[in-house]
Amino acid sequence: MIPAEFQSKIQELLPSEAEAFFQSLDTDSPTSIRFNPLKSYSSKLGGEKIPWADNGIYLSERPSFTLDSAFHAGAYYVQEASSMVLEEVLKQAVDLEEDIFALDLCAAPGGKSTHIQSLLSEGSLLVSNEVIKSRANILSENITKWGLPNTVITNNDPSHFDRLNIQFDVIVVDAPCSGEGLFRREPEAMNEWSPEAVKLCATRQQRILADIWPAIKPGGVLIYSTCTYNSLENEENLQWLNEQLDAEGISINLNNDWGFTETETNGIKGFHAYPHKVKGEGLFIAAVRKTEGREKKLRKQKKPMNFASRQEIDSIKPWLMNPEKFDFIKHNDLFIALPNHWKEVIHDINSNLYIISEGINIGRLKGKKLIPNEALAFSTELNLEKASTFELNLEETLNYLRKESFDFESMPNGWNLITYKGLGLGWANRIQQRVNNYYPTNWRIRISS
Ligand SMILES: C[S@@+](CC[C@H](N)C(=O)[O-])C[C@H]1O[C@@H](n2cnc3c(N)ncnc32)[C@H](O)[C@@H]1O
Repeated sequence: MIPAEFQSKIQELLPSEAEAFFQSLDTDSPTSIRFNPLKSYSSKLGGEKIPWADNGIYLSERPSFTLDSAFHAGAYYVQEASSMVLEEVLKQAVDLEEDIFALDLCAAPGGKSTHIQSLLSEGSLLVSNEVIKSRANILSENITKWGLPNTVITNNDPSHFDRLNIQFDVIVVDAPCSGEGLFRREPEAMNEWSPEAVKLCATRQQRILADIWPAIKPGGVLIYSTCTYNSLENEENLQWLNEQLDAEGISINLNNDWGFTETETNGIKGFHAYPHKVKGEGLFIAAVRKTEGREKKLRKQKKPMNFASRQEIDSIKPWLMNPEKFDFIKHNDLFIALPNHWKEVIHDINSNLYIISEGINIGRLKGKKLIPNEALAFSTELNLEKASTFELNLEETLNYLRKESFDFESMPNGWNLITYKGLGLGWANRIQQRVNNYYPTNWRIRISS
């Protein structure tokens, strides 16, 4: 049941379009996915291209993604289409040819983070943060499967980022909100909605913005988005950003044919996606620039990093395509490859924030032999000439992903990368007539075909 107060707000907001808006809530939500441009995969999934996202498509029906091994391999991400407009906003607000330091502050489950990763230059670094610990796990799984190396996943409150000795070029705040834009896809969201909840969300959003503001470089960019329509959580927060924090608008122009509705508040443009005009769910997005403040200077950390020894590096290096781009550190007995260009910055992050994972988890050494970590199976940096690969068909990969028995008759002894259509899914170790399945138990799929 659509809350009456919400209905009257929409009638105020969209007087001549309210009927069309409410009718659109009775239509099916479009299904859309975004391909991973760094994983070559010829998909049977085809469909109409999403005009504002290079790798995004609408699907004509919703298949069972859980029963598609390519989905588990990080070949694509299931994401609603309006959210992908972040791509166009980022392209216009930031020079993506440059190597930049970016933060996705409210990142779980990882839709925007995987998208940002695909848009940033190879030499950039993304910090993907989620404050709620239980949600940080799904974020970590999705980012690991996406497979790009230049990412650090953190689990911190927005206020903690001021501890860093370096500021970000761009911060994306996809804020927790009252979720009006989800009413079609998740009607249960209506039960949580009330005018009081909207006010609480707006207050929380201002606190998040105030807390994270010092972490942006002067001249840096903040992209703010919500999946709600009301002005309290959108335009009024832009006004607050301008009046309280001196944020300035950035000129973003979206193609009129795409159907986004432009608003302007204190010189800051914002864009609404309404479901009767944009083929996607409800969304609001805006970009502002920080003009004031002092730039922090990165200081050398006192505590040294725990680098791997030369011998250890010799055993690990052959597993990566471009080992010269990485430094190798050891965390307990896990070897991790960190993009060397960002070594000092990552060291600063390590010293000040709670890290879930960083760079590429390579694995553990047993003598000179590597026991590969699951993350290496998905990494776009994995050297496939070093790893022995074992290709399985769809049915057998699903058995592997369920951690059930699969046909390993022709698998050689030792560590094998299980692949589906050439995409890495995880490791299995064959020891004579038995095989150990190293797919992480907490990622295991639980439904049968
Ligand atoms: C809209 S969701 C993010 C969706 C994500 N960006 C994506 O594209 O997949 C908002 C996120 O903010 C997190 N969150 C909740 N309270 C927060 C707070 N006080 N500060 C920062 N993040 C918060 C939620 O746990 C949730 O994961």
